[in-house]
Amino acid sequence: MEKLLIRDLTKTFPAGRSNKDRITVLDNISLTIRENEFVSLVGASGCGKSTLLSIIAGLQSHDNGDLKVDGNDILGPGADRGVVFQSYTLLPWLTARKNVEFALEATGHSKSEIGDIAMSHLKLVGLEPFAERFPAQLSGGMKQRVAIARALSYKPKLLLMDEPFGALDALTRVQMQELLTDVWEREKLTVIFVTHDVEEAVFLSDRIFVMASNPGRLKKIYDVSLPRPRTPDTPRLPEFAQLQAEVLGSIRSEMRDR
Ligand SMILES: Nc1ncnc2c1ncn2[C@@H]1O[C@H](COP(=O)(O)OP(=O)(O)OP(=O)(O)O)[C@@H](O)[C@H]1O
Repeated sequence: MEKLLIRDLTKTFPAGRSNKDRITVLDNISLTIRENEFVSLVGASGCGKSTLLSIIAGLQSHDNGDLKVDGNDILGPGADRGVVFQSYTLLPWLTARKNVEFALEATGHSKSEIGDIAMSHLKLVGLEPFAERFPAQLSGGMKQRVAIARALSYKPKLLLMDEPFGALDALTRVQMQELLTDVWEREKLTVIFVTHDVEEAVFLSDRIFVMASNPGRLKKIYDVSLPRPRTPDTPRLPEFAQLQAEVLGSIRSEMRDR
């Protein structure tokens, strides 16, 4: 079943002072993402990955085209979509638990239900023992786990992630990738994941969408047929290196053509 449908999406931004001069940053994008699929968006810097993600999140408007989640038009942000950014976006004056609870306040649950939901999601990301710590007392990986717990706590079925592990060291990053695939499988999520790291995209994804720039558009879609569950041995498979090289080649050829 399809989770997200995008048809002929176009987005422009003002190019100068006048609102008449506009630059097209996303040009005629059409794509379908299936339920429970893990899709990565890759492409050269400035090709429009973040803009596309934030339009799907309902945080930015678009000029033309249709976007539907579960058959419903995207008209703004909604609880059907969870968002995790590279910067941790936690409220520094609230503990990990309170950060998750705060996001649940508008959901209509009782106070004790909110407490239970927050703790169960902190547990899901392995942070139960750190629930009463403030963001400043947590490592980067822990902060990002709180952000993931918060995004998952209102049970979105579509998780939108913009370079979520970009600020983490290599080892923490690998641990977070494993945590994410685990949560994705358990919670039957659909994930759209923006990354600059092609190895990360190959490790995590069912499909990789390569975007081209000026204007931003879909260039090529790669199927990742590597076996699941992915393990620390997966990157050693010859197909892994081959696909990684192909995707990198596709991004680089576009950069050369610019
Ligand atoms: N608010 C804005 N006003 C004008 N132009 C913008 C605005 N936001 C983004 N752009 C332009 O839109 C294009 C796409 O930006 P976007 O951040 O989506 O790219 P990206 O692929 O996510 O880049 P990166 O990989 O560097 O994060 C860029 O040329 C950028 O300069």
